[in-house]
Amino acid sequence: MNDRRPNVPALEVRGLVKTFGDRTAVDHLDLTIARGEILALLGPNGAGKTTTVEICEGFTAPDAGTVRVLGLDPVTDNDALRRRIGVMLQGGGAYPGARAEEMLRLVAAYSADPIDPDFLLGALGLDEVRRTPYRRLSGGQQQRLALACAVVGRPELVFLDEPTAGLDAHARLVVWELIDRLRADGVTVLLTTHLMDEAEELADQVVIIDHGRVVACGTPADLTSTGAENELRFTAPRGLDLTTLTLALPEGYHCTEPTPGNYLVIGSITPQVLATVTAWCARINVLATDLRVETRSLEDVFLELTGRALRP
Ligand SMILES: Nc1ncnc2c1ncn2[C@@H]1O[C@H](COP(=O)(O)OP(=O)(O)OP(=O)(O)O)[C@@H](O)[C@H]1O
Repeated sequence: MNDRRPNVPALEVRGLVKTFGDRTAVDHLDLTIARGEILALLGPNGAGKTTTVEICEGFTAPDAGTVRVLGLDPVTDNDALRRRIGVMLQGGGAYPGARAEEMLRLVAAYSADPIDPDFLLGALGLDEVRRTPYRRLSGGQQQRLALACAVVGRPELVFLDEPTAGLDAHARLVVWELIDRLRADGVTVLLTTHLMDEAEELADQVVIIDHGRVVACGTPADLTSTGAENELRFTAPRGLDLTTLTLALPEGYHCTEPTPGNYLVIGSITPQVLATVTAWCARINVLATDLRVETRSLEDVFLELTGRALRP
């Protein structure tokens, strides 16, 4: 069945399990990506990201569970799906001797309505190497060319496994811009990353996985604010009596002076709480400086959930 109904999710994974020997790489994983959404699968090394993506791409068969990609089975309906999904292959596929531009045009030729290869080469900063054989490109250039090949056929859904791994800061931004354009064109994207800023910047939905299981999911804002203890920091003369500030604030707020002259208020920092703190300063005739409200990052969330850092 070739299901293009907009209410059919672009990707639906239910109870996915994959083991390698006695190692469980993916452990009853559920994922849903709506059409046009960008989902980031975030997790540390070995969390099961690549295995999940390879199953969705139809390269690896699952041990249990169901996967539907654009309503189709990625293994049995592989031929029908190939034209509708984009996959970033590493290693140049079958043509390592081909020049960058030739490779991209070759892939574009399989599509009825490809994106202009010249546009993609320019957008991904590959203009200068269009005549360079694939094997002589730098790692970052090969990666950007792989991305160009993945999207040139105007796929409905693109799988990007660590699309910016090993890229320098400029090349990362170039890739982020391209992913933003895909979003604007209504393309659905599943990307894996272990970079929090990448997930926060690009994703509509973030799914944090660890040991092959979902440990949290939501929008980046949901994940960094759910149950969050935001904090307010400010600098003022040392040794202030914080009892009156604690009394002025609603119940549950915690005020401390972790180092002399540096103050910390822990709790949900609403505009009213901020006003209470500054009013308290005014009442005791103290000028608070360096006042700042800080929120948790996805890294903090991950650490709380798993006790492990995202980076190796
Ligand atoms: N072909 C395989 N044979 C044996 N074990 C495998 C195989 N592929 C993956 N694994 C194991 O499955 C687990 C999940 O690996 P996977 O590559 O999916 O994680 P990942 O989240 O993509 O990690 P990374 O960020 O390092 O790429 C790891 O413990 C890995 O060693």
